[in-house]
Amino acid sequence: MEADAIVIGAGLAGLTATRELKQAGWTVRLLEARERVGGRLKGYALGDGKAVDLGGEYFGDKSTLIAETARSVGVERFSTYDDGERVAFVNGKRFTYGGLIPLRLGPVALPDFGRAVLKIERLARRVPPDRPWTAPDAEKLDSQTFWSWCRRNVATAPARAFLTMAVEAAYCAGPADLSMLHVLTYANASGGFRYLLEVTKGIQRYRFDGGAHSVADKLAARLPDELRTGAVVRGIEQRSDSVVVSGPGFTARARFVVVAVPVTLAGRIAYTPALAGFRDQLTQRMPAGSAIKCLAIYDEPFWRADGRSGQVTSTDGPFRVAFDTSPADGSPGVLSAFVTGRAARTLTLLSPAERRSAVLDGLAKGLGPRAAKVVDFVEQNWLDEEFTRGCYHGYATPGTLTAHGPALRAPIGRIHWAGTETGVHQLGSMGGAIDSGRRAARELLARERGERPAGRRAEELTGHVQ
Ligand SMILES: Cc1cc2nc3c(=O)[nH]c(=O)nc-3n(C[C@H](O)[C@H](O)[C@H](O)COP(=O)(O)OP(=O)(O)OC[C@H]3O[C@@H](n4cnc5c(N)ncnc54)[C@H](O)[C@@H]3O)c2cc1C
Repeated sequence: MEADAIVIGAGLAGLTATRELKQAGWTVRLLEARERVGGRLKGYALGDGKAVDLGGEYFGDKSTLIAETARSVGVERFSTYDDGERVAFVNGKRFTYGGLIPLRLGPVALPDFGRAVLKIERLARRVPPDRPWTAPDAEKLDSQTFWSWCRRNVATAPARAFLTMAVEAAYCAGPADLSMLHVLTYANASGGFRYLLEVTKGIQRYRFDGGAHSVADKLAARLPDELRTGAVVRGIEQRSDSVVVSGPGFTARARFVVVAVPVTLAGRIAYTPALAGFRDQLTQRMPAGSAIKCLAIYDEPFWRADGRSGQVTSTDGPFRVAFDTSPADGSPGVLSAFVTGRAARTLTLLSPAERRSAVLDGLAKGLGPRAAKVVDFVEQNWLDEEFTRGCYHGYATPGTLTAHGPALRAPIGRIHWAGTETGVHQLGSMGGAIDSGRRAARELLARERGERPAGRRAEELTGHVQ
């Protein structure tokens, strides 16, 4: 046998699983399709040793796993810049404000928004992130989209627009795409719905000095014998005593395999024997969100001197939200515009020049004409990435969690599943990836001790024994 385990995908999930198994004395091969590690974490070098993130970036006080992992490899954090006024465009009207929502939204819309957030918060608390299908009213919640829920529960147009904008920015999907049960699961796993939307008081409180991708780079640097990049896995064959993993130019054999790639991409690998339909159907129902992250780079963060935080939100503009993502010392000035959900689907059809002009125009409307005068503009279209195919995470469409949720983590024969979508703590985020990698490693180590894997196996759930 070549190795005890093969791990597919060197994002945070696969890197974590590999690290844990190696520490337990296992021999591991970590196969990564790209020529870099980090997956949905990717950096952009600004010069002078500084870098910013084109992928995952923020974390909060409740994000204990990513904080702990970063500490273990010596990556420091700093506070997100969040001083000064914010700008919002709601159904074409411009507001400046502090806090979560513009107070001038109106005397009826404001309490309407507040009530809706409270309602979602209460519902989310009742959804266990590890088994959302067991939540009270799970089927009812899973048969609604976020949009249909809003139509029943949010009375005013501005409150509805602001709420769906916030969800589109946080989940990268249109409100009509998302199962309400998924919205609640993700919110509860993240630390709460309001927490998910907040900056300083929420999940966007901190960033990593040198970028979040440097956590992945440093984890990988400790796995030189395990990691192989440029290894695109196309097939997984289960045999009675082993599993054979193959791709162009390589074949590897081990006792077990951990598939640590996004759910949709896991469904594109060819399995022999074919995967139980129950699991394959899950991979057809958890599409990746849609996001293009754009960096507008300036000599300095000029908006700070104007008393602005740099945050611009828009219910109908080219991006849903933009933040000040300058390095810790504020030089150079960087704004990150998140083109997400329906906006991403529209803007992906434009040429890069048209996209740049649309995004800069949106920033200039929010922060003044200086915002259009960039020294550099960089975009990362995650929809186009062959080994990601969208982000921030794979979301559940209506009916998926109640019908196929148990297949998310259930091992199939010698195949175990990781990846942020299978995490529990902060699923969908960096923390979820780490949580899933640790859990997958624990499952393998438990099998070694002769224990049954935690949770039920897919073949038991389906009666389909492989
Ligand atoms: C724009 C953006 C913003 C985000 N913002 C945040 C944020 O602020 N905070 C936060 O916590 N999270 C954020 N996220 C989400 C976070 O980045 C992800 O949840 C996390 O990085 C996922 O890690 P993973 O290991 O599960 O998957 P991935 O990072 O996707 O890793 C999977 C790996 O598998 C590889 N792979 C795929 N197919 C194959 C194959 N066939 N063979 C071999 N290898 C393969 C890929 O190349 C990749 O390296 C964001 C993501 C994006 C893209």
